[in-house]
Amino acid sequence: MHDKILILDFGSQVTQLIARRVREAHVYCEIHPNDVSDDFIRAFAPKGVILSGSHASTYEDHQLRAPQAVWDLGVPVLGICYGMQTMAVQLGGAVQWSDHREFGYAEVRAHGHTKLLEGIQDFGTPEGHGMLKVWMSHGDKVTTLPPGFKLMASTPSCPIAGMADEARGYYAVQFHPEVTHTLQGKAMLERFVLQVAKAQPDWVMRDHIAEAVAKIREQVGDEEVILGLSGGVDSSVAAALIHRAIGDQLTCVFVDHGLLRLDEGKMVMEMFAGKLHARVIHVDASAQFLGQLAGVSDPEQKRKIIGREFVEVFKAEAAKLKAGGAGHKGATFLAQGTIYPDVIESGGAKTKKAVTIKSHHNVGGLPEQLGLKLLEPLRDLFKDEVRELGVALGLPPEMVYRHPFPGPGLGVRILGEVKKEYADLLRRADAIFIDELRAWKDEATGKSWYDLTSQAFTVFLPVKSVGVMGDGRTYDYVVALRAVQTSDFMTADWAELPYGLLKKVSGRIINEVRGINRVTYDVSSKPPATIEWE
Ligand SMILES: Nc1ncnc2c1ncn2[C@@H]1O[C@H](COP(=O)(O)OP(=O)(O)OP(=O)(O)O)[C@@H](O)[C@H]1O
Ligand SMILES: O=c1[nH]c(=O)c2[nH+]cn([C@@H]3O[C@H](COP(=O)(O)O)[C@@H](O)[C@H]3O)c2[nH]1
Ligand SMILES: NC(=O)CC[C@H](N)C(=O)O
Ligand SMILES: [Mg+2]
Repeated sequence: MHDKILILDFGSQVTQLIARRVREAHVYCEIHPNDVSDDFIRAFAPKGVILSGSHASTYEDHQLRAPQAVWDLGVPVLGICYGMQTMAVQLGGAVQWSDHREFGYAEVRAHGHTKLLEGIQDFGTPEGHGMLKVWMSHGDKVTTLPPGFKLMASTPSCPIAGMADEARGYYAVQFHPEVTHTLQGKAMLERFVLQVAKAQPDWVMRDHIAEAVAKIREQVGDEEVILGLSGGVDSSVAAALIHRAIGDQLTCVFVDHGLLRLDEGKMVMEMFAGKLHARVIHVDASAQFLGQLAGVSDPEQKRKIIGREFVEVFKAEAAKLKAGGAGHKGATFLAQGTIYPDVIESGGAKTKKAVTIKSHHNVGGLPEQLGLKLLEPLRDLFKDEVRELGVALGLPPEMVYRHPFPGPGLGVRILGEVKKEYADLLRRADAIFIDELRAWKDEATGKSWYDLTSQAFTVFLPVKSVGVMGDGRTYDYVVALRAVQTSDFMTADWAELPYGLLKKVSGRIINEVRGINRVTYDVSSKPPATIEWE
């Protein structure tokens, strides 16, 4: 049993990042909706509780509160933004609307001495005050401290930007320590879980393998499992882990939906034959997927169709396994490389408080009568933890450090209706972009631009523009290059690729891919854009 931190989600878009920072401190934590029952909280038995931010206001939404059990447990509590505001209101302080909203960078002065902020600062003022560089996103503010609390931090426009009742282990900040823009945020969260809540930092990947293997064996018994293998990081690591647990009871199914990248199918099959020793079946379902997608241009509808067809393929393969004999009883489990962010973003953990931006194909979209039990051993892990696990399982670095590729594939990178003709053009353009990213080395670091970016790809725009080639007129399609840098895929900056690299890529695409005569570079950050275009 690990020491656990409970994160109560009030609907902030960045709640996930709180969990990441806590995990980085090697403490196990889970996110649950703010309205879980008192019994649930008592049974969870956290060493500490963190209350997230929210789009709501305490004086408008009187239901959005931390359950009473949080205050009755006698464990430390950290309130963040709305979490601070509800802590104030619930414990006898006050919150008011303010016409001075703070959004973005702010400098906060740390007051007095508290376990949370003591000795951490980004710079000192001439008067000797410790100052912190933080990220703020609020309109409301705490105007009266609850009894027992002292002032911990302030800004000129937000006099109570932090408060603490150290006797009870209650701390709260108006800014967001979970985002990297708050420079000392990680240190603050680490202090809260290790020093204030005194949780054991025993969440270590190496130990996790043995735990996970035992759990899979217990769950599966002597039944058979099929796993959706994409060749991406998550499903590859899931396959390696499950194979270690149950060996030949696992069959991997790699689905070619006609929306894969150039030579992806061949590459994945070779990589797995050589490295994984698990059985992999290659299913060509491209006609089925492209047929179902014909005439559909709405992004959410496209995603739903792709999710549905994936399930159809998995069900058919599970049944075939049974008919195939050779000692097979037929699979009763479907394994997927679902990771924690997929679960949270699709509301699969019933933390559905935030609005849906896009439906991920592998969560939420699964039908009620799947007819197969789900096996998702990475469901509690973040991407970087999955990579760490992959390395610990002995997977090759080129597999573990691949850029992620979304399950719906080129389906969300061809805007509007998907056509085979578009997919073929996009595949070739994208392969050139990725080739050049791998080849182009950054002088300062010696790393390739593939390794310096978190995700890069090409997007097909179904519009035509005029060009001139070889003295002739062209009227052809446009593609956009997209390359981003991010650590968590929740926020992302567009990568400042060298002009020389962009020039080479655009020259090659226009010259080598007949049908495309214009290349653009996407310079939008997330937010307000997203990484994929659909
Ligand atoms: N072409 C495919 N064939 C079979 N299963 C797939 C395919 N694409 C996606 N899946 C399933 O959907 C899950 C989610 O896809 P997702 O892209 O999030 O993960 P991944 O491909 O394993 O890793 P990465 O995020 O690095 O691309 C996968 O783990 C896998 O189980
Ligand atoms: O497996 C997946 N199934 C999906 O349906 C899906 N949609 C987006 N993504 C990936 O998620 C990350 C964030 O993407 P967005 O900024 O576009 O939401 C990026 O890494 C995207 O590639 C998906 N992955
Ligand atoms: N990010 C937040 O938690 C904001 C809380 C509240 N909605 C405010 O505007 O102050
Ligand atoms: Mg993928």
